[in-house]
Amino acid sequence: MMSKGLSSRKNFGVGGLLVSHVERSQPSVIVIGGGISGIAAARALSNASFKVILLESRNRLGGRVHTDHSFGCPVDMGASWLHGVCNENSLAPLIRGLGLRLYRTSGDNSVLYDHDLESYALFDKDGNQVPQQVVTKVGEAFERILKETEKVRNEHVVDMSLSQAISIVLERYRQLRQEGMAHEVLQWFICRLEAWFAADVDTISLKNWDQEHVLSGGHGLMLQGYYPVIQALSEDLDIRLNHRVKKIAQCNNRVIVTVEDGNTFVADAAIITVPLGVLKANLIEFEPKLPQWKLSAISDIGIGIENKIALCFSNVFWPNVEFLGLVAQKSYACGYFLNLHKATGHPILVYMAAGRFAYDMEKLSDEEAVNFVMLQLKKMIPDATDPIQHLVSHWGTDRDSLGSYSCDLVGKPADIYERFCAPVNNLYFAGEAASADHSGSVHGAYTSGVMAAEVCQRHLSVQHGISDLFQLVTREELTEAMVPLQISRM
Ligand SMILES: Cc1cc2nc3c(=O)[nH]c(=O)nc-3n(C[C@H](O)[C@H](O)[C@H](O)COP(=O)(O)OP(=O)(O)OC[C@H]3O[C@@H](n4cnc5c(N)ncnc54)[C@H](O)[C@@H]3O)c2cc1C
Repeated sequence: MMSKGLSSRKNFGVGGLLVSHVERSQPSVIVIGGGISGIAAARALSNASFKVILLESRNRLGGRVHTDHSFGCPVDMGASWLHGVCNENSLAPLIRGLGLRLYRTSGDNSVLYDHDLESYALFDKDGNQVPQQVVTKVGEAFERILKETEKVRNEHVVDMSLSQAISIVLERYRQLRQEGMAHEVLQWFICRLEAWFAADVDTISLKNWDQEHVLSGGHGLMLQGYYPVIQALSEDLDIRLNHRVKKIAQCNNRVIVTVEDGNTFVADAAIITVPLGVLKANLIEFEPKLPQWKLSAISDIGIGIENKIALCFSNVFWPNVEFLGLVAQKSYACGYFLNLHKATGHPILVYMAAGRFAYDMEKLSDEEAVNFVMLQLKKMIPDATDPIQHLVSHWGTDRDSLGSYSCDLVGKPADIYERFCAPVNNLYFAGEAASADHSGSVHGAYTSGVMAAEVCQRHLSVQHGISDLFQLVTREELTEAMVPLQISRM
């Protein structure tokens, strides 16, 4: 991706001081981070005629939206589902307008969130397929167990982990306990729940785990990948790739941002959209230091890990289901593959690992990880052939993400998201972790970017004495087309 909008660069200045002396009343903003939230913020402010520059550390845009094409077709190594295929989803107008197609993997109220039970073929370690009636029966028991944890929550003032609550329920209702293969299937259900949160069930907060406002319409895979959304939103913005921010200083109502090579950028305000993991690791120095209320929000929001290992084969040797799952004694040892062949026609399986397991997988080399995953696959399908190409993500150790998405840890304070996204003078915060209602999602990150831009615009307009507020015109409004979302299932 090339830097864009060269003509507006003179307004910001590189390698020293900077901003527009010519059009002093035109407010300037530096957006830090070129994921969906940063691009959404930059888009909104640019549409409102603010001077905007976006600094991105990587040599590509999109952040945790990363559509790889090395298999000759789009494969999302980060986000791949639109969670909530409905008009209420903030991304719906954009996706509709771009004509992007979706493949539904679950309807509303799936106990597995983004997958339906019947879309799975589950196997044990000896390659025996679990009968569908066992999957359904354990699925119903799992739903009941989760429902009963609500009672546990109401009985306890102090928060506890979801796994503690499940233990209490199984102690109370012995008939919900599962034995033998059914126990392994239950563990696999827990493994799927852990994937939703990218965290282990013993770290997930009982108080908060199901408090999210899940949008209606089920879950749709983005068949052309998520990147077209990033591409459309970033059109004509002034974007500087390979600009890793090291320091953010506030001085005389100005924000001075220093990047790795020593160059500085100055503007009236900055919108910070780097991942929570990057903020937790103190990879950016703030001057003055961020206040304690902000620092404690950064440290108290959890960050989980989910990784993908995508395998491209020369032929299809697996059953025509949406997911292949391996059951085991413990959720840690369970696993599952998304069958992209069913949705796209390409001979690709994507293995997904979450929580501690994903963390441990990142200690392996890519070859070791692929070998491990192939062992899993061969347990299910003994005559599986080796892949011809592979891709392995490392979201937990990648210094530009340091985690996959945020999660609710046990005992977190109630106002944590409010504090995380609250501005500090001319610094505004956005990103998936700043979304109270839809954290950990692309649409949540997008909305948080637009909202941070709105707050920033309001403050700067007052500071600059602009009485007639510029109208924020978002891309979704520009592309609003009254065509339905294109979703199918085979
Ligand atoms: C494996 C995986 C699967 C997922 N699946 C889904 C899904 O199916 N559906 C869904 O809705 N969501 C999913 N998510 C979550 C979703 O991808 C994120 O919530 C969303 O993309 C985050 O966007 P963001 O803008 O907040 O952060 P990011 O996309 O991480 O953007 C932050 C940007 O900041 C940059 N940056 C970091 N440090 C610096 C620095 N010092 N200076 C300048 N730039 C910096 C980064 O390179 C990055 O581009 C998934 C995530 C992962 C990892």
